[in-house]
Amino acid sequence: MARYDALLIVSFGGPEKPEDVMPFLENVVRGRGVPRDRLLEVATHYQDVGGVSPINQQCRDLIAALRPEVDLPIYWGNRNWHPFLTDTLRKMAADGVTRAAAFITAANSSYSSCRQYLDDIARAQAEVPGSPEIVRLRHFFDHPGFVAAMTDHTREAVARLPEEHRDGARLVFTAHSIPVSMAASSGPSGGAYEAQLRATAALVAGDRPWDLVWQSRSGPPQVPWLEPDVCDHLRALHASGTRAAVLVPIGFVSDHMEVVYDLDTEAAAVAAELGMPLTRAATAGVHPRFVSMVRELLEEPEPVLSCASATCCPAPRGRPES
Ligand SMILES: CC1=C(CCC(=O)O)c2cc3nc(cc4[nH]c(cc5[nH]c(cc1n2)c(C)c5CCC(=O)O)c(CCC(=O)O)c4C)C(CCC(=O)O)=C3C
Ligand SMILES: [Fe+2]
Repeated sequence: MARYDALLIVSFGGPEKPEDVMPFLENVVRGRGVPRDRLLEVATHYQDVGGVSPINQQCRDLIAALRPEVDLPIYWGNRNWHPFLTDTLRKMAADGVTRAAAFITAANSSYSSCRQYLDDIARAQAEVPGSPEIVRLRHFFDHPGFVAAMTDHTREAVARLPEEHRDGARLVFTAHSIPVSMAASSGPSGGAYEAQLRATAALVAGDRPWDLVWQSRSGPPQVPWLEPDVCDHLRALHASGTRAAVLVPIGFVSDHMEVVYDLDTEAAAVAAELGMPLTRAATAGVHPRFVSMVRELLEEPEPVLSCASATCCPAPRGRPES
């Protein structure tokens, strides 16, 4: 097992009261020229749920579940909202932590889901004197713990369908859409984002028929992003005779805004309009096998990272480094 003084949970971050929402969104898109009316539109989704994203509480729940499993001090730093990575690294330095393992709450290789985390960790280390060395634990998209958690949650979601629809229901795996160029340049030899998601889906689906589709696309409409969108896909399934579906959000590890809004509100409304029974599998969250997976990653010898190389998952062309 590698030597670590601490475990650092690194996550996206989210607002926790209405007045946090716009400053949070400005942090997320900093410097990328996202039109203000786009931010105001996304802000309404947060305001509709009282300005509180579930994501921070889900990090607290994961940390609480990890405490009995991990015999290291556990710290938590976010990229886009409190507790920010810089504040957490300051506390770690003050506590004398010299080497910490980082568990990033994103499973896959891409600029948005990997490189931006590593860049933000490096930026925080540069800003905080005496920062600890941070070793990122490996990607867990095919780890038996993640697969077991999502397999259980998928089975539970199938069981929530009306009995006559369970056998014929299609498994529809979803992940965050990203620009086609970002997907093409993901991982050490390109295409890793989609390939990893397909690997997870195949492991979870077993011998049931399944599709991988995309959600939550944003950005300028003229920029091609991964398709089809989950809502379009539900319409296509219905038109081709599929009578029921189960959504399995393998691109996230907690039921945050992009899950509860894009799937439980938008996709659910399309299914209702089609008269198509639809259930959604829970994300890994604090499933015991997902929690013990973090401990197992810590116990592995030094992580063999494909993404340690500075060239992996580069920012898409023409986009300022965040
Ligand atoms: C791959 C990926 C993940 C999964 C990996 C991971 O978990 O990191 C993810 C997660 C998340 N994305 C989140 C929120 C947002 N993502 C945005 C924008 C974007 N996401 C992108 C990609 C991803 N995003 C991209 C390519 C953009 C376009 C702008 C840009 O090029 O950077 C915007 C800006 C508004 C908009 O344009 O939609 C918001 C508010 C939240 C928090 C949810 C909550 O608050 O509960 C989470 C967990
Ligand atoms: Fe996002």
